[in-house]
Amino acid sequence: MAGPDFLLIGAQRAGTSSMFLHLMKNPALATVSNQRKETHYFSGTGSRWDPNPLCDNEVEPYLRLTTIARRRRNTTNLQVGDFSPTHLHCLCCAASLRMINRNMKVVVLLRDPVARAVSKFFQLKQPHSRWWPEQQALENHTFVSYVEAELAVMRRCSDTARRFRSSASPRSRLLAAAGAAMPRGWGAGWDMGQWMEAQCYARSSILGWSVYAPFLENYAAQFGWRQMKVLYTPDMLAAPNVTLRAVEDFLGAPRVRLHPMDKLDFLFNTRECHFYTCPRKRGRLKPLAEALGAHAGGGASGGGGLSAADAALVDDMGLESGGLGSTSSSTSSGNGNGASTSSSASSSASPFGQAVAALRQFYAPHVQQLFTWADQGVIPQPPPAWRAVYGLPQQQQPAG
Ligand SMILES: Nc1ncnc2c1ncn2[C@@H]1O[C@H](COP(=O)(O)OS(=O)(=O)O)[C@@H](OP(=O)(O)O)[C@H]1O
Repeated sequence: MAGPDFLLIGAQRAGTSSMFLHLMKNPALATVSNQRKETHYFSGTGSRWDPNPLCDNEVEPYLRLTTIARRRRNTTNLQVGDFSPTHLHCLCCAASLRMINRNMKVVVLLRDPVARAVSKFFQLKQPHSRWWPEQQALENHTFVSYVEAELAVMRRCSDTARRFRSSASPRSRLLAAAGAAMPRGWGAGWDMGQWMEAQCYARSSILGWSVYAPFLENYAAQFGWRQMKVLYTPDMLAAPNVTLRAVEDFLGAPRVRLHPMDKLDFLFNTRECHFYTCPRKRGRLKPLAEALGAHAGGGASGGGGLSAADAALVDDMGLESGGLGSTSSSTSSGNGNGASTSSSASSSASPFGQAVAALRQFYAPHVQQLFTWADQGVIPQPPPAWRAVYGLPQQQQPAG
């Protein structure tokens, strides 16, 4: 009754369904939720209207899920995971999950923040998301108008939160200086202003959930960086087998022997079909901007359609020339399956281009935080292209 051994906590719309299905090929790994990917047990679905309680759900039934998973396979030699991508953004979940099992290992998959936001927006525009009340709030919005409205709300919210920061206190200065060595989180060193700022992002599943840094630090504060494995979506796209091995090794699970024909190159839960039952190969996907269509809200032409330059702004799958897909320097093995390695900080003056530029500016300090942690050695280097795309300084080359 110790609860799961590991978690894949998100980010939502970062490719977690594909990662889940890759991992489920390994007989030494199982899910807590009887073949299904997600429990949303302590987080709820993340919808603002979700009636599920946050973190005060009964604990025992959750523990029982792991026991049942082991019994079903009739073995104790099994690592059981919860694959709810809503856990990353749930502020009280890290502390709750640590109380359940302090040795839990935590896997995180991070995608280009703007591409993730577009993917989530598009998912919520689909007819099958009708039951999600968030869809109603989007009814009269294109991506452009939504960004304009929601970014203003989030900026106001985080500006207010910052007024509650106690960064001037000697204790806070000490903690800030400790940096990566002493990550802080909810109930674990955050002051009220940091809590409030994180709430601003936690309540916004489209734009806010692409602000990864505070959520990541919140988990590191509870579990420590060593118990966490951060991975990047472009790496999984370029070399899914390398990502799978990295997770198996991190979990200490034996490596699964894949069928030689199994290249792990089907993508699940894509823009074409938001289910697990209709996998797609990357080359068969419509570019994200094309899928968005009229929901984008104004390309260079001012109409619904986007120009090629607009489309490339949010393409992280190498489907558009000049798109932003690029693998990270730390784990990319270049398996030659053709993922784009171009990097582009392209821009466009269209309404869509301006919305993307505003988002990039908003996310930039949080993306910078990922590079800072990477430079401190606590997480792997994010994809180098993110530096150019988010206007961050290029990494200094060692002299000589
Ligand atoms: N292997 C691989 N590499 C890179 N990207 C991938 C991969 N598999 C899926 N995808 C894309 O990830 C999006 C779905 O993410 P999730 O499965 O995490 O979504 S969900 O949180 O479960 O709803 C969805 O993004 P969009 O198509 O842009 O919407 C998928 O196409």
